[in-house]
Amino acid sequence: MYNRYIPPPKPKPATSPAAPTAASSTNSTSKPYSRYVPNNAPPPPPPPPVPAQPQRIVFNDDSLPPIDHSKRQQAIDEELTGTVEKKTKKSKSKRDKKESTEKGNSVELTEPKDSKKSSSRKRKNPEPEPDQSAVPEQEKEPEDGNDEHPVSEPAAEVKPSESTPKKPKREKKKKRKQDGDGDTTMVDADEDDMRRKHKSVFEKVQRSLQFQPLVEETPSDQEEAEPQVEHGLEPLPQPEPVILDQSKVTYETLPPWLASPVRVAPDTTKPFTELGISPESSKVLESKGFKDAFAVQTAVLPLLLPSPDRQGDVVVAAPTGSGKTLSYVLPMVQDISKGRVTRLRALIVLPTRDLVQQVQQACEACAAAFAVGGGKRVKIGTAMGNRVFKEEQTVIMGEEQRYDPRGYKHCLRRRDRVVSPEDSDDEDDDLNLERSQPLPDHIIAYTSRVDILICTPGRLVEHITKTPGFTLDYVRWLIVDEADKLLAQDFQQWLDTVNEKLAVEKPGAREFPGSNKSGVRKVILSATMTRDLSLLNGLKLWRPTLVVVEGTKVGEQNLPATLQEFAIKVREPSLKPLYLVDLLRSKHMTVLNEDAATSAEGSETSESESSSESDSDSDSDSSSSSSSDSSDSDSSGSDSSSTSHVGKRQPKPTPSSTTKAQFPTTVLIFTKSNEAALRLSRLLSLLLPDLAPLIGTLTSSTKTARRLRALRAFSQGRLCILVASDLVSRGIDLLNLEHVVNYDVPISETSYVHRVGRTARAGRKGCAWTLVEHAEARRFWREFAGEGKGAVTSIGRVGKVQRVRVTEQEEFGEERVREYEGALERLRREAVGEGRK
Ligand SMILES: Nc1ncnc2c1ncn2[C@@H]1O[C@H](COP(=O)(O)OP(=O)(O)OP(=O)(O)O)[C@@H](O)[C@H]1O
Repeated sequence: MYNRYIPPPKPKPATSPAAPTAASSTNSTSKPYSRYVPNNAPPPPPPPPVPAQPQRIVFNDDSLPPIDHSKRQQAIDEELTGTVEKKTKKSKSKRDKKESTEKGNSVELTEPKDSKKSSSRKRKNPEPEPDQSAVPEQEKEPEDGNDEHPVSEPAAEVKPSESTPKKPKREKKKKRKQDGDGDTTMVDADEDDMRRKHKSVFEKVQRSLQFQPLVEETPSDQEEAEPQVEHGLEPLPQPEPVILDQSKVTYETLPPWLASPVRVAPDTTKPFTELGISPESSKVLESKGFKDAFAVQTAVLPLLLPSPDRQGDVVVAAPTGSGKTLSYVLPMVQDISKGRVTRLRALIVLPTRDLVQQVQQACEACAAAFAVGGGKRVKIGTAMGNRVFKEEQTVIMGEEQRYDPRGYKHCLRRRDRVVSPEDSDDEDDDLNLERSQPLPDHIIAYTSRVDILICTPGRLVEHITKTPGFTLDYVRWLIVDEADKLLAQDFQQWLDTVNEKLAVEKPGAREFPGSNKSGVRKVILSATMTRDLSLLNGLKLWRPTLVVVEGTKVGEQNLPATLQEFAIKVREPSLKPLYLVDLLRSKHMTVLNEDAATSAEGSETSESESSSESDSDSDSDSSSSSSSDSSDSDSSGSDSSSTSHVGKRQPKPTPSSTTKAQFPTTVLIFTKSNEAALRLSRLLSLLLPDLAPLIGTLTSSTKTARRLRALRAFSQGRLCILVASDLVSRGIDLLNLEHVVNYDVPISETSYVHRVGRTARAGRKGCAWTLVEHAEARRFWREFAGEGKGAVTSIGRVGKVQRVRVTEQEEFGEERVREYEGALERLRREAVGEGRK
């Protein structure tokens, strides 16, 4: 509707250097809307003078230009004498505005930016504008602004108002007053009136602003007058900074029980009789190979054997194979053997089924030892998911008909409320009547069939939640073996569940005649015990005592003193199996413990002691899964005893003379995975055909029966070489195992400690060999061996890791490489099903 007005070209002002810049910034071609400024119009009016403000903050900015006082004075003079000029400019501004409105919205009404520029131009070029005197007097209309307002409004925002003759005068006077020109003659009666009228306002303004009249000051004056100019820059008060505790765990920062452990020298031994075990029981123990107590047992037994007071809990950190199992089994079984009624008195929680079976044998041995002399034969059960759940329930819990007419009626009433069998809640003890029906006027009473339950954590939780009558009300002992593993992984929140049940106090339920006062004793053990307090706190220990074998520092995982470690450099990783072959063929594979062959008892006796529960699946499983229930379909009989030698000083495997001639010692080879173990085992059989009948495999994917057969054959000396995944790296006790080979470097220090700890057990000699590729060398030497620049290891050892060479030459001959490639090819064909007959 409206055509844009394009002003004629503006003449370039000769006097102002700033003008071209301003003009360019308001160029109509670059800016669609701009204020119309007629050709002959005077430049925009200067902004009204800014009233004096109390200067509270002085920015110490040297880059600011100094104040031009002479110009300022000139401006003040103009104010005093040239009111006309000012009014003319304001009128002009008003006219502009009006004209803009008439032209429509195409003209910008306010341009504060331009106004500022104009004002700055005005300051720089203070000559009077040529046409200001031509503005008629009646147009010198004062603004109806807030005169008392200390800040002047931009010219474009000033509203036009009716002309009033008195206001300009008042405003003038006021401004003069504010400018502080010191001319008192200008203050007349009107001003007094006005001041009186607005006295309170003035006072308020003065009070709040600490009004100081602006006076001409030299910069030095100003500095003197306002010395505390930095008031406004003071920082706001802040809360105290939170200092995070970044200190490392040391003896000083640990709680006293962790910082001051009970220490025992590794070579300490004592007869069991001196530790409070009866002579009869000691005799039985001796007959089973436990003549004297080992170091850790000498320290732990006194802490756990009965005393009139309720003793605190015990945490044990001792190397692999040091006899930790017996240190808790002995006092626990002795304590429970004093009871008469079978109730669930102890829980032993372990991470794998293999360990459950192994500890079961230690318990059986001790149960036999304490059954002599009139003690109760302690009953031991296992729960590890190796059977169907219902079967496991019947092994653990028994039921009996008890005459109880009232209870019977109550039970019937509750059962009637159940509409359909589907509504029956397995977890409700009273309603779970599927197993047996009560006789009339009788109820089914559930009783524990075991005093000690050895279990994996997942299966334990299942029994707590699903087995009718299963209760921890009478439990006096909680044992957590391989604790670091069990605490690090939250198997079905087992610890919370168990803690909750153990917290239930049934009056008298945990009392025992002549024994510790009521309460639950907790014993926590590992060769790689965590010092992580957040994990340990979850155990809710009561007055704990830490027992360590001397030499152990905080955070250290000590290796047995009788262990020797070696590293073999693998120059050619693609030929790594050949290095292993050379090691097995080398002179290093010798018998380390000559005395073993003369040991008295054979493994047959031990087998006869194993319970019927042990003939089962031994898949490692800390959690419980229903799938495991059916996984033992091919289980072929009891042989768990063959995997373990707890309770026996087992003889060295007695291989036939041909076997001994072929391979004199025993080796356990660790690989990184089940797959790798199976492949390597087969490859070794191909590369060492004469040793093939002596090689076995142990992986979690191996069928249970095969695995058990392999362990039995190993313990009997029919197998000498076992290739395994990390499955058996924890706790498993293969007595007479002399060499451990890390074919693959373990993933952690803890893993290394547990792997190599399968040998050098119970004070026997053992060797650990690690094949180290170039790419792994740095990590191995720094983290595991603790050598080299920046070495950091938590592994404590007596000696050092030694470098050895097993290959005769730098490189394998062509013939051997060809042989190896042939074996690989055969392996490949077997893998795709072409091969093996
Ligand atoms: N007092 C003893 N006399 C003779 N042999 C013992 C004695 N105590 C334990 N042993 C034997 O020492 C071996 C290692 O014991 P145990 O399995 O308890 O070690 P551990 O400390 O639990 O090892 P790991 O940390 O690897 O589980 C077992 O064969 C066990 O029978």
